[in-house]
Amino acid sequence: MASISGAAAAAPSSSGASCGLRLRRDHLPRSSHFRLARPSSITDVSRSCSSSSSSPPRSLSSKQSGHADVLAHGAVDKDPIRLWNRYVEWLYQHKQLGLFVDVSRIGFTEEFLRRMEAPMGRAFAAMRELEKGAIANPDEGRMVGHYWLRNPALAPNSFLRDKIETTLERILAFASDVISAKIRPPSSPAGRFTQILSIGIGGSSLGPQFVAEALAPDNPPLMIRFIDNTDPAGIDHQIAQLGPELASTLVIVISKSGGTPETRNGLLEVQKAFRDAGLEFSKQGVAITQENSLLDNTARIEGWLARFPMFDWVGGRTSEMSAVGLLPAALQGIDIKEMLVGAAQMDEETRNTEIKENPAALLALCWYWASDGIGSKDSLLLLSRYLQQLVMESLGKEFDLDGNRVNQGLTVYGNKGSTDQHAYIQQLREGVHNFFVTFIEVLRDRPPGHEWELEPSVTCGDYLFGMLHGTRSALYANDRESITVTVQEVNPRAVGALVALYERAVGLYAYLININAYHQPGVEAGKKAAGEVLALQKRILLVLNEASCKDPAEPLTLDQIADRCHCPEEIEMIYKIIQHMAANDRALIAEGNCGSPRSIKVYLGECNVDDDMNS
Ligand SMILES: O=P(O)(O)OC[C@H]1O[C@H](O)[C@H](O)[C@@H](O)[C@@H]1O
Repeated sequence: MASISGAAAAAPSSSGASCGLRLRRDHLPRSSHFRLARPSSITDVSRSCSSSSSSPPRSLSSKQSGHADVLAHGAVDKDPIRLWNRYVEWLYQHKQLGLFVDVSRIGFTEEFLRRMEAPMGRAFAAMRELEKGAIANPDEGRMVGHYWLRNPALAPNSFLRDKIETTLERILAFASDVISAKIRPPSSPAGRFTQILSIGIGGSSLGPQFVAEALAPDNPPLMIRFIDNTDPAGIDHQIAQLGPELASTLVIVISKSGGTPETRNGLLEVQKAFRDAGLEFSKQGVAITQENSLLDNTARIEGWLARFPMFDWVGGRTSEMSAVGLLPAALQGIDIKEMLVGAAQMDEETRNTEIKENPAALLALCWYWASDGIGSKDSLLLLSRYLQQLVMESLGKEFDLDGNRVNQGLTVYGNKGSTDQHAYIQQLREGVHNFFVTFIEVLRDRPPGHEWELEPSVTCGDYLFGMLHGTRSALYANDRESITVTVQEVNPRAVGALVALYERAVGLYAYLININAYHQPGVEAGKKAAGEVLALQKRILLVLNEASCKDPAEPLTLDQIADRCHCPEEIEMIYKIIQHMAANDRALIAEGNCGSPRSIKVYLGECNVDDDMNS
């Protein structure tokens, strides 16, 4: 069992895992916590599933099943028989996918469902328009087309349909040629590509990381590693671990915009490593980016091995079924067609306007109920971080579609297996009640024939199951609500379905709370602020260099630096920049120390007369 704190569901790895999601009940955006486990045996679950699948057709208003009467919002009915009736009444099953959703431990009422029928109807209608090609991302004037990636016939015109289909064909062909060594690096001792180094951040990395952890075989044709940040130590570590295998490494640079600083930095650092190793980067580089982006043009001009397109109507956080997710997965020997099939089957199901037959609608309604529609509540190890971006970057918005300030959001965190049991279940069960949980449950413990009993008739998978359901019961006994999403096993089709389930749930929930789920203005603000820090640093270096070139060199106080940079109001940021530069021997503290900011005097130690310093 894994629990994911801080993000949605853990990536149920092939070895099984567990994770659970929690949403918080305070005024801040809620945290959500994922837990995931496997039951003791398939027999137990299949028995209960077969009985529920024969249940009579359900209706939203059915009372005859005597489902649990929910007490005041927050307290829940604990009568076991009424809970069992509620479980059976509301259990969702997708037979072909072997996927279940249990919402019985969320205390929504008949009155709530009646109240939500109209808003849900409007959400379904808006989602239909979205899939037909409406400008569903009004802030950026864009269509939202990730569903077309797994069913190109849905795309609004033949040009897009053809683009999607030919890109998939190119991905499959390229991956096959790399794995068969028809495409190979120029100077690899192995005579073929054995490694993938993926450089990207956010949606250009989280999906590939989640899928690699969940689905990659133990010995994949190419082993993947990631540079998903601009931290020097992390970049150095990946390059050092590759060592001589750099010559056998396919570098995939992923950036929809083609200009994200962290990704650009990773590329420049890796290209330096290639130069230092006497290797030609272009023979081993692949770009996945929007056509004619800076990255695309760089790859084209430098003659990289291959370029694959990203589309402006696919957001980073919904790009797992585009080349972003499919190319790295295919190169690891993962059946990407099965991923697409799973997603397409889930998409078909989540178009159903009958709430009880639509798992995404069930999730969206539960989120709305649990968070009062205002985000008022908060594995598969890496599924948590993948869903953290999908949920929080989609729903964490300051304004709604009518321009009202709403500060919406669902804070997501999670982990894998029973990790959270030993981390923060204590607070979740007895502390501040500001969340609900989603458990992602994997039924199959190990491949057939690989079971091993720790003790007579008990496996570690049984412990995993016990941890999840024990936690689910213990939390519920203390009025903590939960959802359980169950898959038979972690395979490409199930992973594709999970991705599609949450993409749709986020989309439907966004309509219920009237926000645009497909833009990310807040991230742009952060990127702009980062640019301003770097610009200030350049001004500081100019000022210090000028003072260092005097004879004798003139160490400067922070006030003098701020004054000469003409920004006295930035004195604190100037101090932080000096502190970082001094820690990296790029500025010298002539007097005083950083613990007493007013005491320090700074200089560069040498005069750099290079004109660049004055650029
Ligand atoms: O793919 P890129 O254009 O490099 O963007 C990478 C990431 O950048 C920002 O953080 C966006 O908010 C994310 O949605 C995106 O996935």
